[in-house]
Parts: sequence; C-alpha cells; structure tokens
Amino acid sequence: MAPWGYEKDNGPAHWHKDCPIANGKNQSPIDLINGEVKYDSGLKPLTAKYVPFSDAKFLNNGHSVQFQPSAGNGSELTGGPLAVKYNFEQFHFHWGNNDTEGSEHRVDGKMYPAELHFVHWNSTNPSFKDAVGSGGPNGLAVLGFFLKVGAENAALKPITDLIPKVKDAGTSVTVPSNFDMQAILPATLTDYYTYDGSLTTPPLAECVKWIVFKQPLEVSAAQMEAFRSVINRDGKPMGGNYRPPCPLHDRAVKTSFK
Ligand SMILES: CCN[C@H]1CN(CCOC)S(=O)(=O)c2sc(S(N)(=O)=O)cc21
Ligand SMILES: [Zn+2]
Repeated sequence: MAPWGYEKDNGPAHWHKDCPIANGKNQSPIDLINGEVKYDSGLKPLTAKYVPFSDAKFLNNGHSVQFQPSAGNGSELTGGPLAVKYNFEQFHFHWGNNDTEGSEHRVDGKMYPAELHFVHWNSTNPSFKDAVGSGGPNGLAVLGFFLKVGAENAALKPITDLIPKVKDAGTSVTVPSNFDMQAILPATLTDYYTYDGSLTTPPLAECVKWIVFKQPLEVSAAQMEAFRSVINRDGKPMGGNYRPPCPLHDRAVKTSFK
C-alpha cells in the first residue's frame, strides 16, 4: 500500500489493510453526541504544567505540523480522569481546506475548522514508545481543542508565524526558547468530554484517554490560511488531514459538565 495519507488512494478507508485495528471497537475520533453523554461529578479539572523548552522543533512530518520538544522536558499533565502523571510529548493540528470542515471530533455532527492535539504519555512507562505499545486506554492522554475562526490567537502566533518555514514535508525549524506553550491553554481546564479511544492516525493503537474540551479556542482567518498553505508529501495542500468519526460501539462518553 502507498504510504498512508488522506487522499482517495491512501486515505482512512485504506488504513485497515496495514492496521487491522482500524476496525476495532475503541477507535477515534468520534461524534460527541450531547444527548448520549453522561455527566460524571467525579471528573475534576486537569492541571497542565508546561515548562519553557530549550530546544524544541516545529516540523512538517507530511501528515501534520508538529511542535516537538527534546525528550524529558519536564512538562506534565495530572488530574481529570487521569490516575497518574503524564509527560508532554508533542502537539500538532488537523484542519480543513475551508471553514466548514477540519476537526476530527465532532459535536452533534458539527465539525470545526481545525483541532489541536496535545499528546502526553503515562509516566509509569519507561518511554513514550512503551506507552504507545502498553495496551489499554491509559498509555497516552491527548487533550483536544477545537479551533474556530475569530480573534487572532496571540499564544499560537509564534507557532503559526513559523508555518511558512515548514511549508514542505520533511522540513523543521527550531522554536525560539521564549515560546510559552502554557499560554495556549485556557486558564482552567474544566469543561471536557472524555472517553477511551485510539490514535487517529496509523498505527491507530487503542491506547488513548481522550479529553476533548467543550470550549473552542479562537484563531484568526490569517492563522487558518497559514495552515492551509502547508504541503504534504505529494506536494498537495495538507488540509483535510482528519479522520472521519468512528463507531462508538459500547463505550461511554463522560463529561465534566452538566
Ligand atoms: C503522523 C503520526 N501521528 C501519530 C504518531 N504517534 C504515534 C506513534 O508513535 C510511535 S503519536 O503518539 O505522536 C500520535 S498522537 C496522534 S492523535 N492524532 O491521535 O493525537 C497521532 C500520532
Ligand atoms: Zn491528532
């Protein structure tokens, strides 16, 4: 099979050939249907402590644009549905070619123009790769934020300003050390959906505790256009790098809000 992607000949409908788990019962993303979620008063806010990075890269890996600090950067996530501390690994984006599509998760069938994923791994594992392969839904914790078009996002501006430098697949740049990742997050990480799921790209491992925030972040139209200028390995616009929703099967989606 051609390397996986999001085109007709290598997109989500083909992924099961190399990754049979694509047809598993704990796949992501899903459509978050408000009439079917269940409030859980035991779900407390999350705490993310992101420390400044000395040598982080911003890269185009052919499937997304990704912020990646060197291993062991000391940033961590606790609380919410998580029983232990998770280490920050990377963040990346999914987006569409117009404002009516782009997010991976949906809310009552509605797609947002983009979705931002903060990937963390369970610190009881010796490494990130062990966490991905650890089996069960507690290997990774991914925070999902919907992006909608509105005011310029000043916290994301240092990142969106770097996009023209990683327009082509396989390129990367060093991120200025004064980049403040914490500033991207809302002050309180409260209202969210959470469920057990998978990576939304190959290898599609069912190792993810998903935490998707109800409140979208805003980015400007110019920031959205920056994403839409990114090119994939086939030299085509990367926009459309989102997997459609997967069946929920017998999973429950819990909310921290009523
Ligand atoms: C393009 C490749 N994307 C994946 C790379 N990794 C997994 C395997 O690595 C050894 S990962 O854990 O960094 C994640 S998280 C993630 S999503 N969209 O579900 O948040 C996809 C991937
Ligand atoms: Zn993602």
